Parts: sequence; structure tokens; C-alpha cells
Amino acid sequence: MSTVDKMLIKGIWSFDPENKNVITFFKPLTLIVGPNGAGKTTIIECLKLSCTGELPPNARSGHSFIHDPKVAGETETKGQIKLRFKTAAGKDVVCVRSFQLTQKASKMEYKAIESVLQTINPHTGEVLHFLTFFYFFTLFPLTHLLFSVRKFASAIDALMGVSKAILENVIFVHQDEANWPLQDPSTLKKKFDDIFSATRYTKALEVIKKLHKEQAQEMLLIRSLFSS
Ligand SMILES: Nc1ncnc2c1ncn2[C@@H]1O[C@H](COP(=O)(O)OP(=O)(O)OP(=O)(O)O)[C@@H](O)[C@H]1O
Repeated sequence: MSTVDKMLIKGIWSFDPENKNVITFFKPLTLIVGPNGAGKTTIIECLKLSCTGELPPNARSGHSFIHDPKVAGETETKGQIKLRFKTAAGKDVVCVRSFQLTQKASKMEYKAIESVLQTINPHTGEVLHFLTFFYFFTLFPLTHLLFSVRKFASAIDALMGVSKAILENVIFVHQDEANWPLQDPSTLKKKFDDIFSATRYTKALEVIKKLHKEQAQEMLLIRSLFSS
């Protein structure tokens, strides 16, 4: 079973961009307790972003997720989340995601800078990068970018042995979306299809039906050739 061990948060919502805040998760249970605005939701959202790459629904495409440069008295703030987890196979892996928010003349500019997956040699403690994704918006076409973001997220799913749909809808559900089981039937069906990976079975059934039809036509053709 995959477990999360530690998380470092810098420059996300009220977490200071200059100081490293490290949360250690205990087994079998960690309770996060604090007054309103203390940062409980921030911790859950950072866990979710690290694992799935998904920003919280109210993050305005990242602009309001990074510590506001105005609050810090700067023109630019950098955000970073480092999550150390054990894979389903028991290996230590660190996922690092870095961001930047810059105050331009008339607007704020949000950038996801890089996402890195590292392993740690258990004997030497040496850190090895095994998957790095830089967000070069100007160099790659959008399709390549989306492909790479998905590839990075699915690498984490595979390491954790938990699908993105389960991480998003069951394990790290945003508090505003926690009542999704009470939503309309079509939303509910889509969520359940995602959680149980039913969509790929539906697609597989469609492919089987198509193959069956094609083979039946081929058989008819062969029979007509032999009978004539
Ligand atoms: N862009 C931002 N820059 C700096 N601080 C921010 C930014 N956005 C939100 N905050 C602050 O971050 C904190 C967010 O706290 P969070 O929602 O994680 O707390 P919480 O402990 O979950 O609170 P509650 O119990 O009310 O749900 C708030 O104090 C908010 O004022």
C-alpha cells in the first residue's frame, strides 16, 4: 500500500514563501486540527495537487493558489510543494512541483515552472531524478504539453497504485465538492464510471462488437467464395 510520509509547503496560500513548512504524516492516522484560516484545506489541496496535478476549483487557474505577492510585499512569489511518499512497491519517491506568481504592469502572471519525480537510494541517501517535466509554453505545442502533463500524472498514479479518479473524488475531495454523491444522475454516473474505470470497459466492448461485426462480414465473404 502506498503511504504519504512528509510534505513541504512554501508560498502556497498563507504558507510563507521564505520558510519551509514541513508536515509529517503519522500512521495509521494523522489529524489536522486548527482554527479557521490556519491552512488545513491548503494541506489537503497540496496533497491533491502533488498526486494528481489538479488545482483547487477556486484557484482561478493557479493565480489565487500561490501566496499573493502583494501580501508578501514583493513583485514575485515562488511556490513549491515537495511530497515524499512510499510507492505501492515500498520505494521512497519525492514529487516536487514548483510555481511562480508575478505582478506584471496590469495583471498577475501564473506559471507552473517544473514537476520532478525523484527516488532516494536507501543505502546512500542519494537523490536521483527519474522524471522531470519543464513547462516551456513557448517551445512546445499545447497538445504536447497536455500529453506530458497527463504522462507525469499517470506516472504518479502508477507508482501509488491508485487511479487519479480515486485520488480526486474519494481521497482528496475539495470541501466545496464533497457532496458530489448528491448531484444530478449524469454527474454521478460520470464520477462512478471514472472511479470504477468503467469507461475503458465500455470502449473495449465497442471495439469487440466492431471486430465481431467485421469478422462476421469476412466469414460471409469467404462462404460466398467457396459456395460459388
Ligand atoms: N493568495 C493568497 N495569498 C496569501 N494568503 C492567502 C491566499 N489565499 C488565501 N490565503 C489565506 O490562506 C488561508 C487559507 O486557509 P485554509 O482555507 O487552508 O484554512 P482552513 O484551516 O482550511 O480554514 P477553514 O477551517 O475555514 O476551512 C486563509 O487565511 C487565507 O486568508
